[in-house]
Amino acid sequence: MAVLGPGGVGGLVGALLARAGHRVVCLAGAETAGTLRKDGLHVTSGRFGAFRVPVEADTELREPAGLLFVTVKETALADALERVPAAALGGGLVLPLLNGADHLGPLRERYPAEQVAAATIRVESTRVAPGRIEHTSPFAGIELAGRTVPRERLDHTAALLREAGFGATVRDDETALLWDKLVFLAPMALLTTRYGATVGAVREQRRPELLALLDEIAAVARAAGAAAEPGEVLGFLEGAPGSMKSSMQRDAEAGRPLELDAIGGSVLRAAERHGLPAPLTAEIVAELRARTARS
Ligand SMILES: NC(=O)C1=CN([C@@H]2O[C@H](COP(=O)(O)OP(=O)(O)OC[C@H]3O[C@@H](n4cnc5c(N)ncnc54)[C@H](OP(=O)(O)O)[C@@H]3O)[C@@H](O)[C@H]2O)C=CC1
Ligand SMILES: CC(C)(CO)C(=O)C(=O)O
Repeated sequence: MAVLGPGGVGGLVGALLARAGHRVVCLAGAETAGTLRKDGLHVTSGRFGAFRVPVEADTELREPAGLLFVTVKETALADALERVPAAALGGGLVLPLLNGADHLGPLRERYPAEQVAAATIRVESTRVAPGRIEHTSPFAGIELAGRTVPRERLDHTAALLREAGFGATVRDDETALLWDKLVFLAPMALLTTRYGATVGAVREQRRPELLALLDEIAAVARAAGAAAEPGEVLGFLEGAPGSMKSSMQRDAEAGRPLELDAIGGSVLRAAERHGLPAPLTAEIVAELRARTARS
């Protein structure tokens, strides 16, 4: 199997699958690929322990892979996909673990639609240096669905992920799956980034704004097809470790591009499609956009 983008998410997925005995090829830029070939992937995790595992690495997919995890940031997706020509993929299943709701279209234009599933991952995992991954959440759960993909293929993939240590379930509705993640991720990412604060600090110090944003985004998610019951979403946010940071917040701290279009933009486009107001989302997205343009 192949992992396009062996960072926080991809590095953890690749390392656990390699540890479970699978042949894993990580696809990355020349420098990172060189480091991985030499040193393998190093993981520290409260749930999975600290371990190092050898992996293969290359700058391009050169032979068919049964399974391709797409784990780059959305801001790097178009460039990164150049490393996986459709002809090289063969009959492999593409499993994008990106946040956001709008990346399946471009993937299904590039690869056969019956080979592109929808998936989300709930995890906090950070690439602290090339090939060095810190997994800091007590949870590591993957959900899969796929309007266009045969169910048995998804069931087989989920079983393989469970064997490697992830929680993994297959769902029927891919739109609900993507929005069930976005409905808690978007408020968490936007507010932790706006205030440079952990999830716990946002929960305690920005509670009215958190609740207002959650209501706004939950209404959009319901219109898009998710259950998005605000009490349930709040329950997940309340249960997240207080020290947790969002990946968008970590990108802001490091001066990297933000996935604003994938996360906030997905909400705003859906709000417009369904004729719903989303003024607070729009305000925060505009503020963060202006902030990144200045820096
Ligand atoms: N981190 C998290 O806890 C979570 C993240 N997500 C989502 O998962 C996705 C991935 O995020 P995350 O793992 O944090 O991202 P990272 O920035 O940690 O990792 C991205 C990886 O992609 C590589 N990369 C960048 N550009 C290219 C390219 N052109 N070709 C090949 N590889 C490239 C990077 O290489 P290099 O190592 O050389 O920089 C890096 O290894 C995002 O959509 C994010 O929102 C979802 C849930 C949780
Ligand atoms: C909030 C979190 C860590 C949950 O999976 C996430 O998806 C992200 O920060 O991108």
